[in-house]
Amino acid sequence: MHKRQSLQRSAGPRGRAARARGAGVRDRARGTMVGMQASAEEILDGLDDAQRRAATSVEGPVRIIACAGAGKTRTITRRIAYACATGAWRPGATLAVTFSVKAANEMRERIAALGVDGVHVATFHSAALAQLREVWNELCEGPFPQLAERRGDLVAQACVRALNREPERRAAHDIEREIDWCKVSLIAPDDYGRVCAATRREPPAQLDVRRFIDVYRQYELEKTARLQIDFNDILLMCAHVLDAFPETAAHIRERIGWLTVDEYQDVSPLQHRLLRGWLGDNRRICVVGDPAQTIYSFAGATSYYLDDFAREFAPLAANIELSRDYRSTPPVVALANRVLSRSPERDGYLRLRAVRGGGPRVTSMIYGTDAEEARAVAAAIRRIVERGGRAADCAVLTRINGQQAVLVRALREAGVPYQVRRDAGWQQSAVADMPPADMSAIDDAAGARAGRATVSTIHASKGLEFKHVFLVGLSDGLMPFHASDDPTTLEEERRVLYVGVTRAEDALHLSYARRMNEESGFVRDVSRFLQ
Ligand SMILES: Nc1ncnc2c1ncn2[C@@H]1O[C@H](COP(=O)(O)OP(=O)(O)OP(=O)(O)O)[C@@H](O)[C@H]1O
Repeated sequence: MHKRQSLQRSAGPRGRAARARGAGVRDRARGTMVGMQASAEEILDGLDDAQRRAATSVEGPVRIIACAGAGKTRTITRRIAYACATGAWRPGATLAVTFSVKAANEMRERIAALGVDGVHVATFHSAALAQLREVWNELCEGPFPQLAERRGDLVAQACVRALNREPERRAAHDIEREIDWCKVSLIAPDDYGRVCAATRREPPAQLDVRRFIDVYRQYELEKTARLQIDFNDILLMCAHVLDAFPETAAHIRERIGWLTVDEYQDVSPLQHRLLRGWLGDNRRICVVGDPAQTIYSFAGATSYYLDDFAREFAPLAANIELSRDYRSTPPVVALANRVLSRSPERDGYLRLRAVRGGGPRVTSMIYGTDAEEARAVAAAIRRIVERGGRAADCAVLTRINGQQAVLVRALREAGVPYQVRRDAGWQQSAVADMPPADMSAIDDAAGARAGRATVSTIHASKGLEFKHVFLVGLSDGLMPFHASDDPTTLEEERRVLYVGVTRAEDALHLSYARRMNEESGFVRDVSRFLQ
């Protein structure tokens, strides 16, 4: 009992789940069944044929590839509830893994709304952390290490030791990111040189390979000396326990009889290794993902495992595609398909089919300066509100955090209440008891209640939907960012645009400004993805 509680606790208090409700957040299981076990048939109510097939394929291994707006969350929550309600699965041995605490809370709430209790829903990190804490005393003498909260200090100290100097702020940040990339990619310091040589990877902060390796090593030593672990160590340590301690591994695996992994297109080699450790010989796994929404490759995520799943886990019990887009109007769907249709990798992406009809055409505007663009967007949202719409149904999406200041100013001047969602980083929102890297990433539900428009990076808007979406800054250099010619980077940028476009339910407004401000001599051109 105690063990189960610790897993549940780690995934965040229920109050957060309750707060996560609200417009702008994905739909939740609707109906009147809260707290009451729904019948198996009721659970499948409102699913289309393909979704139903996915929900009733309760034996593993199952892969579900779903396009944006295809009801992934709806389908996997119903699948879990259906399997538990029919007695095929034991809720207490069911683990569902998501990428953020917010998504975990939402999924838990939706499963509970279908009347099924006791399913563990967690992020990779919170599940692994709870497992480690539980088995720690059996395996180790000392106290459980602390999660490093001031990673900048660790990096600075590592630089002092390895380079005899403190790094500049930007350099420290880049070094930290590279260390994270190495760890999620399972690249130890000794292997880094070979990887750079083979892939032409450049170390960060203008360090040569040797120097970066020294910093990486010193970072690990400094962390250990402080009895601390970082975010990635949680997964590394858990994977190690599963590999090296068979009895402990068997105990952990007892409660992972059925495993579901959401957003599988963004799994890292490290997460994949942990997943294999969780499974052992068990094949009762279901993964869900969309290769077109891989937007964290730069940080070590890869859609390789989603693509390779049919081979890795052959033979599959079911391999299902969900390509009906329930979210967006046909003009939005047409644009999303157009963005992907020009990709050299288009064959690997699903083509969306709009279920809804009608909808206004997608608008495109070019403004003189960023401030003009921001004022026009703020005025448009104000008009929506004056005509009876809700500010909470509006989102302004940017490529980078740095674009948001001018938008926020314009919204304030126009009297439009707003909230800002910044990039907290790919995995920074994955552990409930760890502070997000960026404390300005605010609770979206509070904003939704107050009827505030959302200003968000596209990355931070993943999984959300809004009636009116304003995609700003769509000039080459911002989208794609830096206008890199590297095909892999370009492809990721294309997917970022696709994720932005597909957040829109009803109306989508595209825009960019020709110049940053009146003084700027540089004239921008429209994004190559929209030409
Ligand atoms: N069978 C269905 N009938 C009606 N509406 C549906 C159906 N399936 C999904 N939807 C609606 O479509 C929208 C998208 O669903 P959901 O958020 O689960 O999609 P998703 O696949 O997780 O999206 P994304 O990957 O783009 O974030 C939601 O508003 C949901 O209620």
